[in-house]
Amino acid sequence: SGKPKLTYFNGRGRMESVRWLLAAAGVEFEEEFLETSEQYQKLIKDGALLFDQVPLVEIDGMKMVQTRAILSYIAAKCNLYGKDPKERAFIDMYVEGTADLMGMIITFPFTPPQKRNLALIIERATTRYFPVYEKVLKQHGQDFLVGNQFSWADVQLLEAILMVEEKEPTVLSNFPVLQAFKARISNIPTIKKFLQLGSQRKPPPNDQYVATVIEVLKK
Ligand SMILES: N[C@@H](CCC(=O)N[C@@H](CS(=O)(=O)O)C(=O)NCC(=O)O)C(=O)O
Repeated sequence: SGKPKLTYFNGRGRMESVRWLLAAAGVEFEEEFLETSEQYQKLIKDGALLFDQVPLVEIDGMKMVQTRAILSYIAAKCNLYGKDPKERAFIDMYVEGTADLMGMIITFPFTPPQKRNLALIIERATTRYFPVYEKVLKQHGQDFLVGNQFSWADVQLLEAILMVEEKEPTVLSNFPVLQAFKARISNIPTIKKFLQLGSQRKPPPNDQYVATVIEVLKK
């Protein structure tokens, strides 16, 4: 079909940022959901998983693994990676920041309940990460984080904002510039469509999702 094919669990995990970026770029994609360990073992046997891991994205004749590599390839291909190495460097810095913040949330449901520290996630979001993006947008005085064009960094910042708001709805109360950024980027037609019900955006993880991941990956 020519469309990229995403193979992962039927949930967010590491693949959700790939769904966001493809959707923002207006690229339609197909999905195969891993529900059984047999599916996963077959992928390994067929040599589809370089490191025996998913996400797997089949795109342009490649079987890509490693989330960052996948995202970088899509960003470059869809002109969402700035206009030169310096802009790309800033996009990488901002993307790694939002990835670190989202990583805390992605691992949360897999952390034993007594070890979960939601307060730390909110503290990091409001004292380490969001102040940076608020300042960058304010100083840059543009609609977007890098250059004056929409990029991967903007997509992932919106994804991160929405994920943190799911945990703490008031998290942007001291970040007026980020509030305006959220409204503006959410209204970009391709993103607006992805945010509507019925899109391929996945819901927050639940117990069933965690159980499925553990079941599929069991050796
Ligand atoms: N660095 C890799 C890590 C991928 C990874 O750890 N994937 C897990 C699944 S999940 O954590 O994304 O849910 C996996 O396949 N684990 C199986 C294994 O590592 O044997 C990436 O970013 O893609």
